[in-house]
Amino acid sequence: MSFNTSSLQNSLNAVSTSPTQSFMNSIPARLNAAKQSKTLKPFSSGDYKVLLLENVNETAIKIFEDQGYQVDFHKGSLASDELLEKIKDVHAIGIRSKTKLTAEVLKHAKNLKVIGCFCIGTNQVDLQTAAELGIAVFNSPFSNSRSVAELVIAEIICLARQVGDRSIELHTGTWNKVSARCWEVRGKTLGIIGYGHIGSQLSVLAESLGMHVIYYDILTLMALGTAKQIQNFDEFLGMADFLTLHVPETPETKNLLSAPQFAAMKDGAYVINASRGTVVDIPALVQAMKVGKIAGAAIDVYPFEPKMNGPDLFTDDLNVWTSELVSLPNVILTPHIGGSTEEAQSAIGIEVGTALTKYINEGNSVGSVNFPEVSLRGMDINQQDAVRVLYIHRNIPGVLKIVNNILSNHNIEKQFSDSHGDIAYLIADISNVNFKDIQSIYDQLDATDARIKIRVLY
Ligand SMILES: NC(=O)C1=CN([C@@H]2O[C@H](COP(=O)(O)OP(=O)(O)OC[C@H]3O[C@@H](n4cnc5c(N)ncnc54)[C@H](O)[C@@H]3O)[C@@H](O)[C@H]2O)C=CC1
Ligand SMILES: O=C(O)CCC(=O)C(=O)O
Repeated sequence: MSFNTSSLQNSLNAVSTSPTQSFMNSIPARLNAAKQSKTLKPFSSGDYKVLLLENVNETAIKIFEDQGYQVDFHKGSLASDELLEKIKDVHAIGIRSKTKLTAEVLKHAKNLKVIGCFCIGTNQVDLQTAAELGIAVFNSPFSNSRSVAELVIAEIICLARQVGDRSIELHTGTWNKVSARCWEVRGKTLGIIGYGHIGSQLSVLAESLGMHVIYYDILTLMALGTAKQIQNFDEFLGMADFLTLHVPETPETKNLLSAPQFAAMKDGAYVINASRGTVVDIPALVQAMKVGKIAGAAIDVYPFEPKMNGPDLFTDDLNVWTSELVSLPNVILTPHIGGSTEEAQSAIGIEVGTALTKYINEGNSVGSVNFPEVSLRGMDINQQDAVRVLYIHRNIPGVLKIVNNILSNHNIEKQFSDSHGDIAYLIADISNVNFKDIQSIYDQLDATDARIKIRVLY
């Protein structure tokens, strides 16, 4: 029997190559392949218009400008009529928490393909209507979580020591050195409502200060450190010295803390709300503070917030109870700055700016909060006769058969489809396409009953 030593050697080498080694060996080939991916873009990216409101970070502006998109940047949010006017011909919009993209606004947005919420919360957007109109929405799920958690830690200490009041007094010339009803936070109990990204981060920071942490959440969640989940809300309310809210704005969280909940709390407890303004019933809080039940509060978010920075905006005209709230002792009021740090804003700009660009240029919807998450690997650079078809449609039976029939004269290189409720999204790379075929493909897809939005990338 003859024996081929070189093939044995090869096979031994193959077997003895560790996963790490084989990964390393494949890098040059993969880098080469990546270099050779065709850069996809909409037909003319220079025609792409992006409206950026609410001082979205410059990192995002740079990402969009580098793509050649036209950027219209505004420091504040826009008055309703101006928003309706501006949104009607932009392809992408970037907002933070103030701009309300209601069904009415979205219906004006005839060219809008994608919305970037440069923040965590997406309650300011009608997500369902956006999906029905084929508009994908992206956010930044955790880039500002640490900033919020740090602000809350600062507020816990400032409330316990009445720092806000002492500072206001000294600014106006009053020296008032007191220790009555001022406390250390060590050994006190922090109750966290909503143990998600922010709540759990805060839990770790609070324990490092020697606080006991309990939390309440509608989900059963793993406790970090020695924190403890409490299932019964009333029992939970009665255990905490400090209560802080980190829940999204939903119908269930509206007035989550109101008169009955304040009554269930410990005498002299403190309340912190850096979630959404609808979550705490402020008149009930004012009442609980007036009778001494609640010893202090830090509020960062309000049912109505001014559209831009400036004096004389935080008044009773905005929220009827404003003057009563500002007249109470030991109340720290901040203008929705929980996530407002250089670190958070820069990271959010990059994260959401990149997500929008990938959606515009490649159709990649991974990370969208209202859309099926779909992505396809890049196209071979040599495939000059290939195009990518993006077909957003109603999720009804038989659609893919119709679409593939339309595409069947070409070679379907690869395709991926997924659905999210009533909305489905198909990406297909097809080759063997003459330039003149593109219009015909588009028109045929456009004529399908299930169609919501179509794009073709070259
Ligand atoms: N003040 C500010 O500048 C900022 C405010 N926020 C607000 O904070 C909220 C929370 O942010 P994350 O921690 O990132 O969200 P997350 O989604 O990671 O966590 C939210 C938690 O709340 C829980 N939850 C939902 N409904 C609940 C209910 N009815 N009762 C109890 N728990 C409930 C969820 O199960 C989840 O664990 C955001 O939705 C946003 O509104 C976020 C960032 C900055
Ligand atoms: O920074 C902002 O404008 C909004 C922060 C916020 O509330 C969020 O991320 O949900």
